[in-house]
Amino acid sequence: MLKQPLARSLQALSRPHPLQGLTRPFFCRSHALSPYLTPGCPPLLLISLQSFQPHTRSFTTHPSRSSASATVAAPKPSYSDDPQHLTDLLAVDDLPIISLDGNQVAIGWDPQTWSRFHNIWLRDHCRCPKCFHPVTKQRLFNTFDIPKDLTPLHAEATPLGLEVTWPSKEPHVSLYPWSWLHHNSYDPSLKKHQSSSDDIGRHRKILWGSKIQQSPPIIAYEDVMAPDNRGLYKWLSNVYEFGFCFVSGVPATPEATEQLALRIGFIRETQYGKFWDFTSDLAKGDTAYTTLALGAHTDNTYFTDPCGLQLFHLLSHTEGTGGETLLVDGFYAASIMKELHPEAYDLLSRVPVPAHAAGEPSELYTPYPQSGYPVLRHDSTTGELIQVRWNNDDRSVMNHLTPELVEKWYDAIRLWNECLTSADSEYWVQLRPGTAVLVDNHRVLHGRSAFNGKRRMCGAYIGVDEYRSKLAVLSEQFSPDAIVKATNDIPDTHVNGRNIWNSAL
Ligand SMILES: C[N+](C)(C)CCCC[C@H](N)C(=O)O
Ligand SMILES: O=C(O)CCC(=O)C(=O)O
Repeated sequence: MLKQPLARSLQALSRPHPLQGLTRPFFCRSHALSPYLTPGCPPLLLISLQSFQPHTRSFTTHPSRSSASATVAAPKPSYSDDPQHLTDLLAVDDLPIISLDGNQVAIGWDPQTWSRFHNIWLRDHCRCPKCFHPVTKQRLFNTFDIPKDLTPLHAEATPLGLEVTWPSKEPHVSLYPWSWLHHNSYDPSLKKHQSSSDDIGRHRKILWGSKIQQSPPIIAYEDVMAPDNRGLYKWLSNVYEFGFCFVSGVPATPEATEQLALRIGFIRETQYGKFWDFTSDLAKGDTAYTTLALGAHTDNTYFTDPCGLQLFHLLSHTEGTGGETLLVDGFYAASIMKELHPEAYDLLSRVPVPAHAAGEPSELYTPYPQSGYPVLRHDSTTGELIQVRWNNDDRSVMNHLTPELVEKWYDAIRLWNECLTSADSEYWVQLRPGTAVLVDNHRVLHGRSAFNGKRRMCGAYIGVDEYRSKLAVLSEQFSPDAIVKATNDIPDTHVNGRNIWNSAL
């Protein structure tokens, strides 16, 4: 027979303990609960057990009138009144402990780790088919119907996740998978590495200098073109990690090169056309269409949103020399700047740089706002460097520097240029017909040496979002995120080829 559990009323903490109102049967011997309840824990809510099955915990909670003690009239639970029972409880079915805590639900992942989720946040993120369109993955529920004082009717820790019943004309049941809650925990954040908020590649970025020439990332054309997409995934994963990747064995034709670009997504058309096939004839009003050397730069600094990728394929170079390709890892150069010249790094991260493309009478491109964007752009949530934007040839008048910043800024870009042009940073490679190179235009700067003779280069731009979308879709297929793996067995989770709990949504 169940011994009367001793419930002690405890003074409320200034900040209620996350496990206040612990909603699970427990036999309140302080040492049994000590891992969870620190002295001064708030009065425990009276819990009337509706049904207690070892593998689920289903409760409806009513605020107790008496906080002195809470008698739990319970059907016989299967746990003995053993001080070890909480650990056993977690161990037996490894379910988190949940606690209704005013306007939040607290989840105890283990005695040291817990999260709190606001009721309004949970309700807003319900992904049942009534609240979240299973095919389009769009919110159907009207966020603004959520009362500010919303509290659950019912909370339950089940093997599938946290199940909450919300009060409404028809009580509404929401399920939140444990892995999804853990991944999206914001109080506190439980993300292991804050360095990258960008999960699409699920890879780390590998910074490199000139020594990359010993083993540059490369993949065979037939692998990239293979319909199973494994090679395409490898190609884009390499670009994510290194900022560039060669493709060998490409037929030296614009048609084959265009098909290669289209494996990633639709081509981004610009004033230079869709798929470009160019030479030094000034067919377009840009020095790329000359024989001049081009210093390390990223393209499209005159666009509000520079293209994400550039594909280059040298189709021919006859009766002349030169025209070597230069690649520089802008993230590597920036890491050196940050280490050696932090003030300059800060200026490059703050001072916007205007730019223009004005070589065609019919076009005059400048970014919006026209003051432009800093050379170095960071993720506002993680502080991580996410974009390098630099083309000193396309830079417009610096007419918004304060007088005291002018010389500092020129000192900063001088140091930046020294980093970019150092022997340690520059990777010179002579492209050949048959080997194309795909470059992350938000990270790797490219350029070329001067040349003479007849030189024909073709390629295309791909938008940054098309690149990231394709890599995200391939990552779903070849390296699904932990949440997708953990939630695959939940009914109605996979709809229209996508898991509704995908961490990108
Ligand atoms: C690539 N393609 C030859 C088409 C155009 C090159 C444009 C280069 C321009 N100065 C920029 O930096 O964006
Ligand atoms: O001609 C080349 O090798 C590269 C030209 C260039 O830098 C560009 O098109 O942005």
